[in-house]
Amino acid sequence: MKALKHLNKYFYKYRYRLIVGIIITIIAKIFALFTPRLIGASINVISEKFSGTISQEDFESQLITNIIYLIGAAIIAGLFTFLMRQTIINVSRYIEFDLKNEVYKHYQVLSLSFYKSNRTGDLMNRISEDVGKVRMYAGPAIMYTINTVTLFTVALTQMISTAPKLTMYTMLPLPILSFIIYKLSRLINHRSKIVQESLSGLSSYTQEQFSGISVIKSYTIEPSVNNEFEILSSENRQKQIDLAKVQAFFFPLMILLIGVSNLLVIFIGGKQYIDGEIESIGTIAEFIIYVNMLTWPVATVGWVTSIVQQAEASQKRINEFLEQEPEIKNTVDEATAIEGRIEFNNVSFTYPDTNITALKNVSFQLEAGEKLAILGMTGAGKSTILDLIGRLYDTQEGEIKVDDKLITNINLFNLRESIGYVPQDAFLFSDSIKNNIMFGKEDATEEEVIEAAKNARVHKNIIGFKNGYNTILGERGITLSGGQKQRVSIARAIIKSPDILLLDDCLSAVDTETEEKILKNLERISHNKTTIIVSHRISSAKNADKIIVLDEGRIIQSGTHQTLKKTEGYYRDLYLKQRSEKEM
Ligand SMILES: Nc1ncnc2c1ncn2[C@@H]1O[C@H](COP(=O)(O)OP(=O)(O)OP(=O)(O)O)[C@@H](O)[C@H]1O
Repeated sequence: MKALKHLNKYFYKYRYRLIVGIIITIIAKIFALFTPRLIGASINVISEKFSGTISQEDFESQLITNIIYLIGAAIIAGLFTFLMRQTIINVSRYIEFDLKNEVYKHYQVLSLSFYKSNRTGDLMNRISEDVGKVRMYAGPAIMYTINTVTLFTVALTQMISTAPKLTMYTMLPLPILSFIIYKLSRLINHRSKIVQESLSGLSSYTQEQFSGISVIKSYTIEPSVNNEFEILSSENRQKQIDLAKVQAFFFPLMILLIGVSNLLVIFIGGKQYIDGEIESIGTIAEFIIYVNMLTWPVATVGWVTSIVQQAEASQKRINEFLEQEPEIKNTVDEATAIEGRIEFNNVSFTYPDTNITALKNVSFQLEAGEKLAILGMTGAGKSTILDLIGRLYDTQEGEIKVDDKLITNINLFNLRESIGYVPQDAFLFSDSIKNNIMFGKEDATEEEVIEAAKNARVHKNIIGFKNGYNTILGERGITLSGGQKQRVSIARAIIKSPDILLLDDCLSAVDTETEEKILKNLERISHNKTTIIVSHRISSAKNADKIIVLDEGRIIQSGTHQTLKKTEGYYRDLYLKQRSEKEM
């Protein structure tokens, strides 16, 4: 129960609703327990009528009174049972909502390395399945516990006061029932988990196949994909059958044990009535109803125990993530104004999860408003430099300064706000094109969106779509070409009007003519903004104030286009190669 202590703050938050819920549950159960008493009394009236001890008039009036009370008690019990679910179960839904938000909010502050070291499926499971299991503790488990305690206290008091010996015999099978249900619930939960895992394996498989459907079709591997699906699906079928087998035991077992208890009541109660140990025949009817009423609550003891155990395990998994501290933290509360001077001094960086050293002793300076181009082979460390400027990771060696301040001494939010970043893989959300661009500036006007799209040379493409800027992208919308995606992504960064613009090979899918036009526009809009452009093309680098060439994490060349094109090395080779390609 240690992990579940985390929920206490939520129980406190909803304490009034909970208290009302508990009171309502108690009232509902007390009224439900009028039924056996009244039925017992009614049978006694009938028996007295047969033995001739009461008159026809008394018989009728007593029977009618009992029936009216019975209906009244049933209505009140029903109403309060409805209210009981409306309060306690609702509280569990509120707690589920709060916990989900807490986990999601925490995910947002965790650093990129957290996402690298944990699978997306795991993140999703903890926020959906695990939170769902915890909810079962916060709602149904509490409700059924109060239910059982109230029913037992009231019913046992009534039963003992009526027939103590009969009470003892009728209660005998109930702990056995509770224990068996507990064992069965654990087995059901265990098998449900196996089914769940197999289902998520099946859906991950199908999801991936659907995403890669064009590859599957072009390689004509549909038969083997179908085969694989059939194997996974038949494994799942077997697991479902195994689960259904244990589930099938649940109700017959309950019916069997209720039957045994009823038999005991009739047998022992009957014997006691004949021996004169109990006064009336109505007591037997009363006890039969008690037994039936108590069986389910007794069964829930076992069920609730397994719910609590599962919730404890789930909350433990949730806490594991909640206790993770973000590696990148903002340590500066006051706002920092950013101008855009960037300096790297002997920066080395190794990715913690892969131990790959991406940068080795990298040094360069960039004045505010200057343009830097970074070139180099793939995997040379170009993107890593941009990630470090946005503090997606912190350096282990050397220093990075922005405006002559160590990057760690700058307000993290101001730093990121001042950056317009266009990633290598343009990521667009399943939303309208307009909203995807406005992601860079939430309060942007329509004119600003159009202006940004024009500067990114994508406006004409957008107005060519039937719904223009309201065209929905993604799974339920249209798919943009690689170059269109890159340009929407550039528009998103431009609209932000950032002090520092980081462009990570974001023109690779654009033809050279459009590239030139975009670069011209960028030059105009970002003339006073620090710009770093990562590229494999000389055309993107040639107008930069500074150019550096990286190889395996080291700077192997630096200078301007004019100096580097005359110097033996990577830049000149690339220049000559791309020039001759253009001439061809
Ligand atoms: N998130 C990461 N976790 C672990 N290793 C990484 C990560 N990102 C990059 N690397 C590794 O760091 C090295 C540098 O990668 P980086 O993406 O900076 O290269 P790049 O020069 O931008 O390459 P490209 O031109 O192909 O984009 C590579 O060896 C890469 O495998």
